[in-house]
Amino acid sequence: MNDVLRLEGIAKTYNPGTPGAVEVLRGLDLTVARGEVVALIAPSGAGKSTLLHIAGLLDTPDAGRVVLNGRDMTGLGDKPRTEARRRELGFVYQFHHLLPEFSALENIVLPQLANGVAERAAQARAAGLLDRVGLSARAGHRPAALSGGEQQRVAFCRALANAPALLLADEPTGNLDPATSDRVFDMLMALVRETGLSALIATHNMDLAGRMDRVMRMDKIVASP
Ligand SMILES: Nc1ncnc2c1ncn2[C@@H]1O[C@H](COP(=O)(O)OP(=O)(O)OP(=O)(O)O)[C@@H](O)[C@H]1O
Repeated sequence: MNDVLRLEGIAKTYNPGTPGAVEVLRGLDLTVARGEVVALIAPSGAGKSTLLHIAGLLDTPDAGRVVLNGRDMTGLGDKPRTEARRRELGFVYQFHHLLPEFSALENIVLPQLANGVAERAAQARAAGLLDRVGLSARAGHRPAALSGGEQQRVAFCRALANAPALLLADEPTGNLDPATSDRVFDMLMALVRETGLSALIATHNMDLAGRMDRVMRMDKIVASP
């Protein structure tokens, strides 16, 4: 079992059977091998977010299988899916989504406490991750007191807090200016490589995509006549 994620024959239509039906995914196959970083490149509206939601167990496909770490997640109930999401997946979005009333450190501690990690251990891991991205001096700052690049670095640490098997990222540096995006992306890649994490990273930036192991291109479905 060398694939962390396997999507097989995924189909998704929004509002099926209505005049507003939108067929987004049809027969989509995708794998991410252990330790592999895959770039997902798609034109706007091709269904990249839909795909990441399905891979992230936040949405279910109409057809096909989602296999995470060798376990078929298709058809499982909310509870095991939520559990798998918390333990096996890390998420990073274009916007940091950090909790504004908590410090950088606390934002990385809280998801660990939710997974039953003891507070001291959670704090030590959070501090180690912040150190790794050069933010030890900012550990006590709230998100509003951090720059955009710093916020995103904290968001990476949070995504890695519970040592997931797979990182799912949607334009993780899309909100940053090109120079900052470049630097912050390098940090993310270094973290991913160091931890042997697998990742599926959607981006419009071909330069960033070129630094990943493989590029997966998605095209817009052309509706059948
Ligand atoms: N809940 C929904 N109901 C109906 N249509 C939807 C829904 N969510 C997305 N869509 C449609 O599905 C298509 C794919 O959406 P999705 O957000 O997955 O695209 P995307 O590739 O992530 O786009 P972008 O790069 O612009 O964010 C779009 O045409 C969108 O309008």
